[in-house]
Amino acid sequence: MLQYEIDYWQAVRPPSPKTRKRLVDTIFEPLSRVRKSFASKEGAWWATPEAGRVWIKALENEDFLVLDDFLPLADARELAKALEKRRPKMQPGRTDSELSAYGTSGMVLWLQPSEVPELGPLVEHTNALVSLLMDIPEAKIQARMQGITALSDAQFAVFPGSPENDDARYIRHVDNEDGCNGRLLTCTFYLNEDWDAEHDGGEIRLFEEDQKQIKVDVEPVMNRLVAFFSDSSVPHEVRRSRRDRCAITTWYINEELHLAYHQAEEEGQ
Ligand SMILES: O=C(O)CCC(=O)C(=O)O
Ligand SMILES: [Fe+2]
Repeated sequence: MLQYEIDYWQAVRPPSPKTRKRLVDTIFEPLSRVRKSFASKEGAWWATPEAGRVWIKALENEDFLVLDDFLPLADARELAKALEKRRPKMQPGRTDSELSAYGTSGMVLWLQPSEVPELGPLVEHTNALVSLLMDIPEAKIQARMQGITALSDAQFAVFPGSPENDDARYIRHVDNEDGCNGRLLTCTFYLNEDWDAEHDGGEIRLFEEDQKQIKVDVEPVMNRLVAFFSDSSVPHEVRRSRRDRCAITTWYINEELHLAYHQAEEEGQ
């Protein structure tokens, strides 16, 4: 672990001001404008054509998107409450790539949406988002979404943290490192009320493909969805947090590849 730490601090470069400006100008500010202008209307602001024009470009050009106020707030709060009740059932995170073999210290619980009715709105909304994506003509996105046939179970993860102990984190990794596990699009939804970005930490840090250049840090605030391609274009990590950090992640997958991968894993290959 120490070697990882040394390599990390030697190699990792802070986000460039140019990239930061590009992301603010082309994604964060336009989306915030559309979201605020929609404020008191019914339905999902991000499903409007004005919003779609921005986040589709974000995914196409930057490989990720961030959508705030993703669900009706009451649904997000119900989900947070339902998950809180399941915390006693959580297990230490199972790791799934070489890099992360010693790198996650979160608690995890896998859930089938059919077992947790409060997951319904999240699944419906991410399905709606992915349907919109699959319908758009951008060839670059189509090619990368093409293999999606199913949605994975939902991974509820808590990284336990306190002002005295911020050890919990998930070191830099790629969700589908060698393209074999069938994961195509990662959707992580955050459930943390009153997150204090400066004090609480816990950002998801997205890197450029080289795994060294930081692209952006995104705070895990309540009712925010972060989606990105699961392949090597988006290495990422969960930074140390000084408060319990709750998130639910689902992956849009190619089911055939996903099943074959897990079968091979069970057979110890
Ligand atoms: O919780 C997050 O922000 C991301 C979690 C993650 O990277 C993973 O579970 O693979
Ligand atoms: Fe990940």
